[in-house]
Amino acid sequence: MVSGDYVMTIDSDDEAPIQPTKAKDESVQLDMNFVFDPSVDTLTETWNNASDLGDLVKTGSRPAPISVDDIIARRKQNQVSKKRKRPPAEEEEDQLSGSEVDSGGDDDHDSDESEFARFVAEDAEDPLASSGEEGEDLEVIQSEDQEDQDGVENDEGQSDSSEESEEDETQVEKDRKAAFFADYAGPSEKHESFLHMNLSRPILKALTSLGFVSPTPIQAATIPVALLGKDVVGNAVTGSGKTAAFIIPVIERLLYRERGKKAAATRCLILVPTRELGVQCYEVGKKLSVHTDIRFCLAVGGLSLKSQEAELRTFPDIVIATPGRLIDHLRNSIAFSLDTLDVLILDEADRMLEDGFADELAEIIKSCPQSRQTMLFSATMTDSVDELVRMSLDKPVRLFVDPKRTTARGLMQEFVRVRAGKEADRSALLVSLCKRTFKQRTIIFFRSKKLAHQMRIVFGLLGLKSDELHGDLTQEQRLRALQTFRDGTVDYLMATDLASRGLDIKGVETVVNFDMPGQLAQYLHRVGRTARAGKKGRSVTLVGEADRRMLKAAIKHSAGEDQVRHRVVPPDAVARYAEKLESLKDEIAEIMKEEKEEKLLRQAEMELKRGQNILEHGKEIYSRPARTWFQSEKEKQVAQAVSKQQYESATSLKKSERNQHAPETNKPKRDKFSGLTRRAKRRKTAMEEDETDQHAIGASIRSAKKAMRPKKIGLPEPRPQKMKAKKTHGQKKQKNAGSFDHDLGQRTKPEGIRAKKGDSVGRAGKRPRKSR
Ligand SMILES: Nc1ncnc2c1ncn2[C@@H]1O[C@H](COP(=O)(O)OP(=O)(O)OP(=O)(O)O)[C@@H](O)[C@H]1O
Repeated sequence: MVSGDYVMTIDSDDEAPIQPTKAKDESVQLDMNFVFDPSVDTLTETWNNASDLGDLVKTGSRPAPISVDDIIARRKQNQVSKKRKRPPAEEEEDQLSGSEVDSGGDDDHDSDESEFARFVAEDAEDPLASSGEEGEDLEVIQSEDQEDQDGVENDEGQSDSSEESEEDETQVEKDRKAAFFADYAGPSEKHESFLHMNLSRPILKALTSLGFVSPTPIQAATIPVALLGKDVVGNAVTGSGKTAAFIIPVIERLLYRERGKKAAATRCLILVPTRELGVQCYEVGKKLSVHTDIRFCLAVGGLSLKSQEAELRTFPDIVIATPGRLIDHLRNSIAFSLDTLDVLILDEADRMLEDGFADELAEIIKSCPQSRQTMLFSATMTDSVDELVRMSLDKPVRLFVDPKRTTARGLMQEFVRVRAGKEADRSALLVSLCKRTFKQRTIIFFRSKKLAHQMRIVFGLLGLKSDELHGDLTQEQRLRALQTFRDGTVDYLMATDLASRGLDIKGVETVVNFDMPGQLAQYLHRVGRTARAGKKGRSVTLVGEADRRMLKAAIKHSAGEDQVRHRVVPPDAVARYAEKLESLKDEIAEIMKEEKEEKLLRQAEMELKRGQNILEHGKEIYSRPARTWFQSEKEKQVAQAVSKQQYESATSLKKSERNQHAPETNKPKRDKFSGLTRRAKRRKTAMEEDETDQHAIGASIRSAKKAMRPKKIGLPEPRPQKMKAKKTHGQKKQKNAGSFDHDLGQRTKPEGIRAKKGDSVGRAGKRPRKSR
């Protein structure tokens, strides 16, 4: 179903408001019985209480953050006091907007639908080629459409949101996958209410207070299988409730764990790619387990190491972590290990691989007991995830909900064409869109942190309330930005792909892509920040000549034929804003300069403080054991660059297309490890490490941890007469058995009243892994 043929053109003056979703809107088929209460925002409270996280936030290790708004306000104040005759930015802009509204709709430039259709349909392989064979190209697209429709019969759950369509998968590949995945037909009954899912009362109570009445399709599919202890690979569109899909069964199973001080152990690890996602997952978990005694620990980067270490020493039941921080704890927190783990969850696994965490993931998986249950979730699955699945899961059940659909049903995708030679107008286009049409609850994605920051300054000068979210900020700033956007203090969030995954912010009306991302998966995650949980939302993407192939792919993956629009911004409005931006250039440069100077000053102050500290407390500081690192900063960068390169070459467009308007270079720098295989690189890194004293430190930490290892619950009583006999497969299984096995046999004190306990909650059929 490509293409421009059904792409309706709308003028940017047309507000085309998105209708609020009716409770039983038939077009929204996320869940037939889905009752969504918009007044319940599961996370608002969290973010409103973000100060609760305050004591977890690292302080003092970085200079105090600088606020661009303060600089802008200060400058405005100075300008006023100098009595310069400049009208306030906001007023001036309002005048501009006013004149535009009058002139809106008179666009004669690109208003022709068929022109955009041709733009979409032109040769995707060489988007810049001026083809005179449009008719032919259109035909090719139509035949792809046909294939698409024919492909619906393939409901084996085979889905790949990478750019290569699933239809290209060979029969051999399908057979290979079929052999790898468990032959599981799915639950015999269809669950339309949580009440019929065999869940304990404390969970049902929590679900009710969250306003969750019916499970979403991915929840209905996952919960029964996860309760059986089976490994799961779950895939469903963004905003479809994957977090609760894996947290609910874990909580249910943990209700039957052994209690008591001696039995305290960390039994579940949830790995997430970003800190913000960790915070969010932590809050969802806490809310769902509010009526239980299950304890969570959030171990993500950017938050205080010390308080995390202290918490980990108490063996929380569930640890939610980012890979880097977890490895840090595994290496340096003496009491912490993964030896007692029963469930490992990998959320947004493809993003972790893309970010260069493959080595960390391998290390973490190696540290987990083989008998664990593993669940892997993502809205997009790539080949590298397949590799991870093979490495870490044991005959997993593939739960792919609605595999042919990759965007939410309530999402309206709009595209704004940036014509050849008009790339310089992108900023003016964005400002026009925001000034004229998208005035609130809008996330704007940029390829680079620098661009996001610059645009925040521009918006500040134009009187548009915005904040920014990217990796150049402190964790405190990142959390605050999310909070100000959530509570509506600001209307725009300037973000990089850091925010593209998993973030669940209620009421996001619009997602704007300042530039088209290089990979379809990235695009799908970005636009998935709106139209969540059955609601409606809109995405607006600026597409240049080089983005045509991605544009086609995005259209192809849309939820429905009438869900794509071509938006036209009147050129005179763009021209006026371009002029305005040009006049602000010097001021923007001055603000950035001021900001840089302030940063340097604060850094110098920090250094001074650090020096004083060392002078005063040097003896104590140097007597502390040195922390060891899994990878040095440099090695981390190499790994990230290599992963990114591999990810992009596996999933993406031609390099020339990708780099079209990427201001920063993504090019990995050549270094001593370039060209080596990952295994060779790891070996070399390890050898280098061995040359240092760290080896001895590592060994002593490991032996200390071993000595302190809590007795693994679930071990059967020793039976001496059988111990002498030769080890059988069955015995090995018992040795490797997890905590829950024991509990399942001895559910003497179940928590809450269970309607039907039966044998569905357990680890039936779970075998120890031979190799991963
Ligand atoms: N059964 C349910 N009933 C009503 N709302 C639900 C239900 N399950 C989840 N939600 C809501 O749906 C929203 C999206 O959930 P969640 O963030 O888990 O989606 P996701 O599939 O993980 O999205 P992404 O792929 O973007 O990470 C949340 O606001 C959550 O509160």
